Amino acid sequence: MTSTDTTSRTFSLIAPAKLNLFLHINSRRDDGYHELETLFTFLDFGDELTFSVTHTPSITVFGDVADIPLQENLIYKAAYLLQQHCHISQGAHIHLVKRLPMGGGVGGGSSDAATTLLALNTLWQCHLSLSQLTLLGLQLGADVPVFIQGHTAIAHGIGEQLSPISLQPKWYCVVHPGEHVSTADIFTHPDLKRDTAKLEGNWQQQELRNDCEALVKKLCPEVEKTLQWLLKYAPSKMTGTGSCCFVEFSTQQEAQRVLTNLPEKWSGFIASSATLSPAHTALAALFEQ
Ligand SMILES: C[C@](O)(CO)[C@H](O)COP(=O)(O)OP(=O)(O)OC[C@H]1O[C@@H](n2ccc(N)nc2=O)[C@H](O)[C@@H]1O
Ligand SMILES: Nc1ncnc2c1ncn2[C@@H]1O[C@H](COP(=O)(O)OP(=O)(O)OP(=O)(O)O)[C@@H](O)[C@H]1O
Repeated sequence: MTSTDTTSRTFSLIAPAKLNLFLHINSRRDDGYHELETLFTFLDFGDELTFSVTHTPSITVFGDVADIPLQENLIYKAAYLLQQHCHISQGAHIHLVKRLPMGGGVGGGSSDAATTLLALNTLWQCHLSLSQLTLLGLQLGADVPVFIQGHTAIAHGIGEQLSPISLQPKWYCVVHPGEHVSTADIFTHPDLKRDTAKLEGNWQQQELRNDCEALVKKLCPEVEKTLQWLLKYAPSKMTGTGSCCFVEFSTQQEAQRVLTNLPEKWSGFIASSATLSPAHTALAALFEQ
């Protein structure tokens, strides 16, 4: 999955998906952002990014860039932010293979941005610490810090205060109901439940849910249908602000059975969870050679 050519300073990394195993919204802040508590885990499945350093300062992003204008692509934004911050005179060619559904709640854009910061910090020899990269990443989105820190974590604040934890690895079948959900639309909706009490004591002994789920089910009937269909196999949940839904298993076979039976109108994938982000694991392996 990962390749390198350190002599010409080119390498590929997987920008992994995340799942929110629960997502509680506690309050809305004056700046419009929400205080939340969520459990992030990484999946061993994601977009593939290939980075090459150039001797001129231009930054190009090519491949599966859909119709996102270059300067709005989170990959470009991340590269440009780092280049400016560290006064780098080199540039980069970045190739994207997009596997994660956009607006699917699996954090594809945020993961691409974080992976770009991690990769170019190395290739451009910026020598920023993970804490410094995290602060830069937060300027790009509330979900970017967890991908930079790279550890399964419970998040507080707007998603940037991270307490790392370890979980047993599981297998997931993740289903995309074919609908794109705008995160901003959900967070600004008057009907969003935003008054869940903060967790106290051991979170594993408490009732956990995704506070966005009821609203998204109401707005997107296909999400409701997907959650219902998945219930035949296991308790189903939605990730982030949707639209992807998932079920959890102990074995790959169980997850594969759901994917095999998936109605044609929906798409999906199976993946195992990883306590450490696969991007971090791969980056460490590349530079231990
Ligand atoms: C819902 C989650 O996916 C859970 O992982 C994330 O918190 C969303 O993170 P993200 O997509 O990186 O979010 P951003 O790009 O920073 O913000 C998108 C929009 O979501 C809203 N937003 C996001 C995070 C948060 N804690 N409160 C919010 O109200 C803001 O209105 C913002 O306009
Ligand atoms: N490289 C990128 N990959 C995906 N989306 C991008 C990218 N760059 C910019 N975007 C924009 O960001 C929006 C959100 O994308 P993303 O796939 O991260 O959503 P999401 O999975 O719902 O994220 P989250 O769970 O963090 O809210 C897209 O609709 C798209 O317009």
